[in-house]
Amino acid sequence: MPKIVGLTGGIASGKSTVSGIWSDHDVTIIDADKIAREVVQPGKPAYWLIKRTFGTGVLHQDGTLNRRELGKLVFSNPGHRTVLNRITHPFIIFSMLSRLFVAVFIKWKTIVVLDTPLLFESGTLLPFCAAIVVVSCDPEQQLERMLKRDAHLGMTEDEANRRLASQIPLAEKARRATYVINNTGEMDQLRENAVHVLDRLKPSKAGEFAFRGLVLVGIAKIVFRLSQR
Ligand SMILES: CC(C)(COP(=O)(O)OP(=O)(O)OC[C@H]1O[C@@H](n2cnc3c(N)ncnc32)[C@H](O)[C@@H]1O)[C@@H](O)C(=O)NCCC(=O)NCCS
Ligand SMILES: Nc1ncnc2c1ncn2[C@@H]1O[C@H](COP(=O)(O)OP(=O)(O)OP(=O)(O)O)[C@@H](O)[C@H]1O
Repeated sequence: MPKIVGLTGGIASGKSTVSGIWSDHDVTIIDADKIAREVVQPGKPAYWLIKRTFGTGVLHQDGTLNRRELGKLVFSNPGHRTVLNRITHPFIIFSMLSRLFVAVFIKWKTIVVLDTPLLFESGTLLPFCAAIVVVSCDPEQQLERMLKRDAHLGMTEDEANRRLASQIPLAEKARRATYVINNTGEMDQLRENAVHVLDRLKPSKAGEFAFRGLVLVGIAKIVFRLSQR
């Protein structure tokens, strides 16, 4: 049957890099961070709830969300973070599940990946995942890579450390994973490790045909019953 895979890790541990590598191998990626940006566009319900809750101080002059200001607020105050999660997560999850349905039942994709940084923290999508893959590296590497990547945003070491502290430690996530992709080395090594794990995730051809056969038989039964009315 098509395989639904949860891809997670810690902040800046390399999830997006791995999903980029996998999407070159015809894998469908449903990216929670990308969807999280879509659901807070001006005019969307989550946008209005954020504006009403946190005020215009978290908006730019043109009305769009000031992610830096909101980030500073929620990563220095767990209460505010919980409130933001309660506002945004239902919309993010609804959008991810709709896309998952289309990928599995309409596009007939063999592997669908839920790229979700907070897979363990939130827990909602865990029951959908046949396998969980954690991209792992050392906390020092997370910090260093985050500071380098977000230097243009003026991210300070203090802010970066607060973001790290807001998540379940990577080592704990790795313990709960079905597969761990080690990202403590160079990019080439990460590419090799990511492809190796992808090979192990591929469902068998027999299982895939059996699943599709069962779905087709189910549809045929429904059509037959409807035609008897
Ligand atoms: C606070 C916000 C505005 C900061 O935006 P910013 O552009 O600086 O960061 P971005 O969204 O690119 O997230 C970067 C990483 O931060 C981490 N992160 C984001 N939100 C959270 C959170 N609520 N709790 C813990 N870590 C988080 C994730 O590892 C994510 O990959 C934004 O992250 C947000 O709206 N978060 C709430 C929605 C959410 O939980 N998103 C994560 C995907 S479900
Ligand atoms: N093995 C590596 N060596 C050097 N840099 C790396 C390596 N892997 C990833 N990076 C870099 O580290 C940064 C973080 O990687 P990436 O964006 O893939 O992480 P992420 O887990 O998706 O982060 P986030 O949770 O913040 O979205 C990126 O700039 C990426 O290019």
